[in-house]
Amino acid sequence: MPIKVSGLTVFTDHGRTGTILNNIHCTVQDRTMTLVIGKAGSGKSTLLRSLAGLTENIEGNVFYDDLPLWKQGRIDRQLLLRSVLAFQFPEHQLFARTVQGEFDYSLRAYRLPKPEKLRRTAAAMEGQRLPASYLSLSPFILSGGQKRRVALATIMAPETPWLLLDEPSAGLDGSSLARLKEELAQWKRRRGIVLATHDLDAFLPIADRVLLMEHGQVVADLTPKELYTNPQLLVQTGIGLTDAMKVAESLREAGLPIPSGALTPQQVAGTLAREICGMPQQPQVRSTQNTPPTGYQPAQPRSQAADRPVKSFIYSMDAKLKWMIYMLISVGIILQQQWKGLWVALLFAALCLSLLLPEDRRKLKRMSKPLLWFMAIAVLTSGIQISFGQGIPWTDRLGFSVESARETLRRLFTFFEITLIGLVFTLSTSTSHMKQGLEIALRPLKRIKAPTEMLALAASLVLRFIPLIIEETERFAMIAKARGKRTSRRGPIGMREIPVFVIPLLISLFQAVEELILAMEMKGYMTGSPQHVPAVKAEGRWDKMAVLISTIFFFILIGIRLSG
Ligand SMILES: Nc1ncnc2c1ncn2[C@@H]1O[C@H](COP(=O)(O)OP(=O)(O)OP(=O)(O)O)[C@@H](O)[C@H]1O
Repeated sequence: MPIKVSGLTVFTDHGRTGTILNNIHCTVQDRTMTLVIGKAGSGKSTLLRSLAGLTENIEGNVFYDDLPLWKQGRIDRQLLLRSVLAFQFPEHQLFARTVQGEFDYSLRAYRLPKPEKLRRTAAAMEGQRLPASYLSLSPFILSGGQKRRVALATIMAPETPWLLLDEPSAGLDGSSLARLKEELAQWKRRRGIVLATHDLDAFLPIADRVLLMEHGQVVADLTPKELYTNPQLLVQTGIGLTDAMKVAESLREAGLPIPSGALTPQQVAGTLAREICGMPQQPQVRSTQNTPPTGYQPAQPRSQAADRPVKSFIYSMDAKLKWMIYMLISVGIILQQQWKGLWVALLFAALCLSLLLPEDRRKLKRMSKPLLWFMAIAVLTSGIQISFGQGIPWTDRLGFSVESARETLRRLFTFFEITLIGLVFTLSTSTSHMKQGLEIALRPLKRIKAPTEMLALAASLVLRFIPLIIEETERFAMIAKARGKRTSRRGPIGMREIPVFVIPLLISLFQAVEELILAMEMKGYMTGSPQHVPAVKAEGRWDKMAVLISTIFFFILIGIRLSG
């Protein structure tokens, strides 16, 4: 039975300000391989994630065998078990202590009897030519290729009716790709496959249908043969021709009658051999260049928030200027003793926030949440008063001082505003620019022989790693949710997912740190080699405007402090 996608729209956020997928209607048949193709950013992965029930903020529905995946905002868990999604680089999904643990985790949601679990594990291991002895090994000691095979085996072990694969050929060598294709060809005799890919040369020849995506919409739903006879579709949607098509086009241009249905380099070669051997006169060149495309409706560009919007000047502003403005405003904020000044500073923070790209604003919102929770708890506990004197009735022992709570709130709010503005600057500045900026700002400390370069590096790394930690945490939570078939409704991170992915998350972060340190060593950081640090300059019109506005805010803050 097919999967039907009906009017599916995926919004970028809860406020529904932009869309990632736009009113998608399509059907994929079981026992077939359907390719999802489109240039980078066209929405392929989001479509796969929606089929696997992993997207939030959606409109429309996905039907498995005519049954809706979402019912009144909740996911039908039984339907979730009908598909399994392999993210790009599936080896990054591994997180158990042993390979056996990986299988246990992937199969747990299916509640199978133990003998059946063992059978499926053994079959999947065999399918990937993996010896049974690997089951007791840690997946982290395996080579990259072995990890990939273990990951694919754990994905296939549940033997779900649907296999959803995101870029499965990325990073595979020739023989591994050939094996994967063989396996998929076998798989589709019994089950359905939806596969998002850029590797058309590999998968078009074995696919049954193709969904062509552009700007979050399915703009054509056709067979591979139809696509081969209308290669301009690939050009129009920015994907580009496959290697076989390029060869065929060149041969046609050279005057050879290559028919448009030759799908693979081998078929082009076969046709060529035949035509050359028996080619008596002038070939009939059939150009495909101007053929009207079948069923292709160019997509309207997505609504603004989903497209990469134009970056504001804050992203290109001199980092040293940013640090100076930051210090100026921070001093102004720290000096405040009344709410009046803090409101003015909040206005400045809001101005800075408005300059961020929507995706960075979302990141900042996520980063601020724990801080706000901490503030709320700290304010509440600071207001609690307990009396221990004798003879006081127990009902009067506990009180709440609004005054102390308000004072704590004011102090923490000062800290919150400084952090908020700092995060705006962090999110809009690259690590190397941030480090350079800090070095200039800390220059006066050099006179007292303070290690300003190391200080600058440490500060910028800490700030840079906050977004990285958040992104990695969300990525692992999504993987844990997909593999464990969790249906927690709010946000990508559920409490039950946390213990599962903590270790791989830490490993991944350590790897990121190691790579960063290596890259920095190669660039001469930390080896003591002198770095050229340019002077602070407010170059553009907007840079000067920013300095002016910040200075005005600073003097307003000072004025408020003095008048208070
Ligand atoms: N949570 C989100 N908020 C805002 N925009 C998003 C979000 N998730 C994805 N996008 C944007 O939606 C678009 C589609 O993303 P998606 O990952 O589905 O594309 P894709 O076709 O799979 O790309 P690629 O081929 O590069 O993997 C991209 O422009 C991406 O930046």
